[in-house]
Amino acid sequence: MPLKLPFTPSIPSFSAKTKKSSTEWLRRQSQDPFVKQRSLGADITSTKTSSILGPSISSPLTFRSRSAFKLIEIHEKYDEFLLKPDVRVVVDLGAAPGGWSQVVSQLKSKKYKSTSLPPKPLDAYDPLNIDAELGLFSLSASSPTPLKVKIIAVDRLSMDPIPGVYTLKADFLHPQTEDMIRALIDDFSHNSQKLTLATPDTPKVDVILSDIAPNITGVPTVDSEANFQVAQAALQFAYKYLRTGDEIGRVRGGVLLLKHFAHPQMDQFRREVLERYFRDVIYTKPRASRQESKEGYFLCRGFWPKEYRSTQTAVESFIYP
Ligand SMILES: C[S@@+](CC[C@H](N)C(=O)[O-])C[C@H]1O[C@@H](n2cnc3c(N)ncnc32)[C@H](O)[C@@H]1O
Repeated sequence: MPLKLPFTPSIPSFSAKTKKSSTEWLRRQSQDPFVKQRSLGADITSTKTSSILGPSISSPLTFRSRSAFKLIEIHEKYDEFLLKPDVRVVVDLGAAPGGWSQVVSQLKSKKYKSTSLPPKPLDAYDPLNIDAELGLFSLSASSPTPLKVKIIAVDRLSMDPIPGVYTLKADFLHPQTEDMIRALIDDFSHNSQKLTLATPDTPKVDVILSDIAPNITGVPTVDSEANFQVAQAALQFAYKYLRTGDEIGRVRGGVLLLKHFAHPQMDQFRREVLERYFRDVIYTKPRASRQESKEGYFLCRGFWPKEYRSTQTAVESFIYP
């Protein structure tokens, strides 16, 4: 059943460009502890985020983006949700340059012994041959690094390879992108694990991360609508592909981490849509997110659509720590 949103999505315009002071940007970057930290050289599992985020910021890490620290902070603050053993398929939307995918890849590769499938060659994952036909999409898999998780990273921009991550260069809002992502999920989702499934036809995802930020036009109403439209599209995607707990014989439903910006209907969106489909919805703004930015994140845990909930009373008793 398609998800009905109580909003009419508007079409964003991407024509105008923002005028930003590059001098101011450079000054801010040079003083930013997270920017300094991301290129100092080690890996995520050598330290706890608390030390990264503490005043001394002494632990070295290597990430492509400052954004990586936002995900690390949210992950650690909320029960290390990425490390749950039933997290096996992760879709990272708006993934470039790849910081979030790096975080997931590093977390999973260190904590789990390799028994899983390495990425397959590229041609095995292009059943629609869209890349060749349209020139709008491209797909790549990095050198095989055995992970017990499949990570699919989607962005309009190209990304350098990340070990164990499939990168799909495509506009998430393009109608054909969903099929491309679906083809990738299909191969490794819980369906192939022969678990009991309520909806065996749709391949399922355990965690959807959306850090998508549409291009800024500088016109506040246009930007706000574009952001809101992307948040709704990510939720629509989650509604279709995120698994419930019951679908894989577990208590916890899937997780959606959704970036959003201020919008007049955001509260309503949270109340009437997100809180309807998830066991709990938390607003969070990590310290690595600049104070002046209007961005925030909804961590939506325990995917459990309302119509499904009424028949699954056992799950009612489950409370996240
Ligand atoms: C804040 S960046 C993501 C940073 C990323 N999480 C990281 O850690 O490296 C936002 C990304 O959203 C992407 N984006 C914006 N609109 C998009 C769309 N319609 N489809 C795919 N990607 C989009 C941008 O290209 C940009 O790379």
